[in-house]
Amino acid sequence: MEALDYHAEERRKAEFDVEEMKIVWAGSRQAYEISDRVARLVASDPVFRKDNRTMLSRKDLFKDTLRKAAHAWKRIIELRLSEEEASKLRFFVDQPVFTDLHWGMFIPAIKGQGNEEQQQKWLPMAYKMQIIGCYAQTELGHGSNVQGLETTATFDPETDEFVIHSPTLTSSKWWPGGLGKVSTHALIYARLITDGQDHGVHGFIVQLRSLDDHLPLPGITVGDIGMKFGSGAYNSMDNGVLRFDHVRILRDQMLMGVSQVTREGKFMQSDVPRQLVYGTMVYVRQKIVADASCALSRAVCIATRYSVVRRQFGSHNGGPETQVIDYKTQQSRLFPLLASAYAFRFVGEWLKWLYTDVTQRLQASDFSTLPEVHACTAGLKSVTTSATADAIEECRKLCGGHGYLSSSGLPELFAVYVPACTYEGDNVVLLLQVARFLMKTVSQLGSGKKPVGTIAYMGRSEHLLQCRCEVERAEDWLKPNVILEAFEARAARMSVTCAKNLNNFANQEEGFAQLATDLAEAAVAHVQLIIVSKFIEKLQQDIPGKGVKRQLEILFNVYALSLLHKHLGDFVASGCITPKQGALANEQLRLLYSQVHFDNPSLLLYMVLLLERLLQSTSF
Ligand SMILES: CCCCCCCC/C=C\C/C=C/C(=O)SCCNC(=O)CCNC(=O)[C@H](O)C(C)(C)COP(=O)(O)OP(=O)(O)OC[C@H]1O[C@@H](n2cnc3c(N)ncnc32)[C@H](O)[C@@H]1OP(=O)(O)O
Ligand SMILES: Cc1cc2nc3c(=O)[nH]c(=O)nc-3n(C[C@H](O)[C@H](O)[C@H](O)COP(=O)(O)OP(=O)(O)OC[C@H]3O[C@@H](n4cnc5c(N)ncnc54)[C@H](O)[C@@H]3O)c2cc1C
Repeated sequence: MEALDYHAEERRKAEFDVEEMKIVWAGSRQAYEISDRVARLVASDPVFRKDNRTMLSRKDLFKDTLRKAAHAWKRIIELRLSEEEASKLRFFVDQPVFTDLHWGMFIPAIKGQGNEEQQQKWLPMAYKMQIIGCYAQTELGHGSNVQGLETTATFDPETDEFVIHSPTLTSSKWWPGGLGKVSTHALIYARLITDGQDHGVHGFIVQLRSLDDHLPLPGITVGDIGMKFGSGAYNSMDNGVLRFDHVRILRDQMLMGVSQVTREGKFMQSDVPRQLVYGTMVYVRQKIVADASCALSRAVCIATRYSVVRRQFGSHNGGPETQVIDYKTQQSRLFPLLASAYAFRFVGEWLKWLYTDVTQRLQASDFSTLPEVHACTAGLKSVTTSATADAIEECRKLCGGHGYLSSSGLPELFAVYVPACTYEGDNVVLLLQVARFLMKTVSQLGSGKKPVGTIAYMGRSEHLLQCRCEVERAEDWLKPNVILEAFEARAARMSVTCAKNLNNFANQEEGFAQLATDLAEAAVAHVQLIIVSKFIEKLQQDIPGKGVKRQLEILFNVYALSLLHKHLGDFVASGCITPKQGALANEQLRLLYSQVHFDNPSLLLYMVLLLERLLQSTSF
């Protein structure tokens, strides 16, 4: 049988409403229709071809990227695409490019941290791409430690200007995407100094290159930082280096939404939290979580299609060999990844809602949910990108030797995706931010302040610290309440244990340093609980379409029980479940895999196949 016949055969077996499942994945019928239309538009346009890009030299790849970016912009204008359609189009073009930073960080930073006047001045030019901006925060010496940045912005009251300067080699801006070759402007982060006093890190808009001849302006040294990991991949992006030699900018080029400097040089802090200077990172982390399910679904789609077509061993009397998807080991490696794609999809939808909610609250000067939103975006960014990066590599192995070929799509996907574990906050650094939030929550438990939202479960910690799981048979693990309580008990116990252990140190800082590994693990437990609970909430919604809900329930159980199996040590050590119950969870997991593949043939497989339009350049 030909590969296509195998796929058709698997599709034929589907027992659920495929059209409705597409809508569940997309989030709404409208989102699906937009996605489908824009995907076809990109796939049918020869300028957007991507099958040759791993073979291009850096220079040719970069030219190809510029050509695509210009063509994308032309199509967006010609077709009068909405913001949502335009962003989908860039997504399907699928090549890291300076516009990601222009639209994804430069503009959001001005919107989030600029005052009304500044927004009116800069945004129209940015929207028309008359200026192109990047986000220049990281320096050679400091990326994670934003407070450690060294670039200075010193106010000169005589001229009403800031003097931007790079005082040391390590203060050179290093990494910003779009900076190396393209950007005309940068949103830079620098230490604000007025009257000899350092007010910490703030954002400033600085013009870098002439709008006439694109040459760097006086005092600016700028360039590309060179080749990055993998062929093709992220090398389409001009990540750059930037140094300032006493560059003067007008006072109103400091973003003044959070703090202001007056004409007299007086520093004024608005009554908004200073952390709003970090707001763009929160916005992008939320976007990165939404993106994780896309990257993961691509990898899973490739590995699943391959596993259906590939046959090894098991021929009887000259008959066909066994499809590798029929091997239990293949299923136990692949299906949890498929389930994770759906889990990340749903938690991403919820995080988008949370982010919209906090934005509305901030506009009404309600800052109460900011710490939770920071913890959720940081934690989910960390957990989903780490899991996705690992999953792409696992999918490569699931495709045997063929997975190592560029034409499988997996090496390039891996090389493009893995820096997501580092940019927008190193994943470990972000987990430690979550841990900080959790320790604060535990320390306030006795104070009468009721934990709400994603930490509401901590309010039931008295129960969670002593509850015992009641599972007696494997099928008991199919009850969402049982799973939820096991995840809550594990998360609560790990956090409370860390909090207790912190008391053994002379001070909190020393304790945090010594217990960092345990704290990061407690943060992972908390974040996995969020993902599990949001999947359950999704299943409580009305989900139309024959068999769709049932399939999602199977995926939920696969997701939760595979995590339980992987982290069994944590679950058992925290005392809520016994090793025997852990073994029953594993037994149930095996049954789920079998159920997926035999009683209910290839249902999960079909769910992957319907995502295939995402794979425009891969060819199993
Ligand atoms: C269509 C859009 C799609 C766009 C996608 C584009 C993707 C393109 C690809 C790549 C682009 C990449 C860009 C970048 O990488 S930009 C650079 C990103 N850099 C980082 O992420 C740096 C990470 N470091 C930090 O965020 C911070 O330094 C820190 C949080 C680790 C520590 O900050 P510090 O000020 O030292 O804080 P403390 O730990 O002392 O905490 C103080 C206090 O503030 C709270 N807090 C920290 N961060 C935030 C925040 N973002 N929001 C709200 N609150 C925050 C923290 O919890 C503490 O609170 P407290 O305990 O109550 O005091
Ligand atoms: C592809 C790519 C694109 C990027 N784009 C941009 C951009 O557009 N604009 C921009 O400003 N920046 C950008 N960056 C920079 C990025 O944000 C930083 O690299 C990132 O924040 C990590 O900082 P770092 O490089 O200083 O890592 P480091 O902090 O040096 O990390 C090194 C190691 O130290 C560990 N570590 C650090 N601090 C701690 C701690 N407190 N506790 C425990 N462990 C710790 C980390 O876990 C890691 O293992 C980009 C980076 C990449 C790779």
